[in-house]
Amino acid sequence: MSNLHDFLVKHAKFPFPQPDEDRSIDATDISLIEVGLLEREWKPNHAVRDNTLVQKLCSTLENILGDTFLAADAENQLLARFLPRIQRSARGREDLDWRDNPSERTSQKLLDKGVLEAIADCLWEYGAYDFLAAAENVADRGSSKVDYVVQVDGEDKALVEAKSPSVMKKVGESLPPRGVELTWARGQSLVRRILAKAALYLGLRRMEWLFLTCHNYWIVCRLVRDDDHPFLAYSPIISIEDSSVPFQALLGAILSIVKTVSVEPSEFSPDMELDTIVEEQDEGPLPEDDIDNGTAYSVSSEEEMSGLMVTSSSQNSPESFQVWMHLRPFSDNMLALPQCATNGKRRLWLTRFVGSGSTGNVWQCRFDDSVDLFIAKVVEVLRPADADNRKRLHNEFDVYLTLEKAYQSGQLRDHIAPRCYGAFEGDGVDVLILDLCDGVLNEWGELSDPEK
Ligand SMILES: Nc1ncnc2c1ncn2[C@@H]1O[C@H](COP(=O)(O)OP(=O)(O)OP(=O)(O)O)[C@@H](O)[C@H]1O
Repeated sequence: MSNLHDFLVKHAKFPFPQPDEDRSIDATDISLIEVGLLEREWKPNHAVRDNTLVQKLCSTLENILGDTFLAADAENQLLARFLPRIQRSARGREDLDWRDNPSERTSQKLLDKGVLEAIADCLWEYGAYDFLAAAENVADRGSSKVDYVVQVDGEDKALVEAKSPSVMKKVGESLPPRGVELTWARGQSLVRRILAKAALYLGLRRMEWLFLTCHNYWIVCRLVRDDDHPFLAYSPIISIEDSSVPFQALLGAILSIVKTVSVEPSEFSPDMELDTIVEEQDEGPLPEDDIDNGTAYSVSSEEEMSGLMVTSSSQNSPESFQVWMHLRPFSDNMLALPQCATNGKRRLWLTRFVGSGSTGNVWQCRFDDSVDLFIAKVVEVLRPADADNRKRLHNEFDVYLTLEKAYQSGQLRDHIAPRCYGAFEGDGVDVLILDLCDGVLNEWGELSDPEK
């Protein structure tokens, strides 16, 4: 018999596969549509370094585990999850997966078979808790996927986001020593983008803890909810090499939520001194050019006449808090918006997330001062692969244009597709506006083959 906490401090260690830190660095941008969904108390304005964040989690774990004892057979089972036994099969063959870690994909594999399996066993030994690391989780109404939502007895407790060793190294090196103001814009430097995304993942799911990791290195993020000054706290980067601290921190965060034990607070004061990060050179127009998050903006009157603004923010949130994106019509857009669009300020409210297709995200929407519902198909270009989605949306629009010509010339009399009311583009975003085919598309699967 041994004390579970002492056992973990001594044994919860994993191999340190050789990380390839020189690969190209690539991180998906933040979705401004999703930023619009954040509620005030979950939308931090600052990210602040907390040098003792990891120790706070380790102390919480120690308090929670207390004098829990581990029976000898459980101890033997758990030992197989950690160094040195995890590196070899029962018959002594070396597991080559632990040799090197070149990429994000490998990081995920190592997390799956290493830390996450061990957390599952520890939670079972400690309190017969069921643990699941649900992969590729999409938040309610959102579209970005966090790599893992860790669940205990079916409830979400913390997030884990896998990164490549090269991204972790770069972010670890450039973590601001004190803190920064968080900016909700696209095209930011890697460290700003990663911190904003961590806050976005947590805020959308209304959760406190997110662990960024490539298995070798870890950064802990904590979203501190507050009506006036919500903020994100981040730890310095820590290594798993010959250290059980990352494992203790993750288990501490999970158990703090399971057992509702508060972790010593992270501090932030609105007048504290912050760091400035020099942004990397960005090509093209500044992303802010098309975004309005309450600050003054100017659009030419011609743009105002033909353009559109779009948001996923709630109409109940204060105007200054709403996140609007300015859109202009595609150059070949000859389709007219519905009559109701011209009643108000040419603003489109995305009111309900319908689903994701192979092209983009589909939202139910309505125009200012109107109750009529429409569909907006939205493509945001957040990573290189999204350029293909944008192309698909353009092709889809070409089909609607061809159909419109056929209707107008009398070649086609019946509408054979939802009516399209135009295509618009902004900085990194394209939007198609369509009729809402309520019921019909949703019941597509129930139609017989001839009906389809
Ligand atoms: N005009 C519409 N009215 C109502 N729901 C729609 C409309 N267009 C799309 N949807 C819904 O939005 C979701 C995604 O649709 P979308 O057409 O983008 O993708 P898809 O059906 O997977 O096809 P594709 O491969 O063409 O992208 C589906 O659930 C679909 O029923």
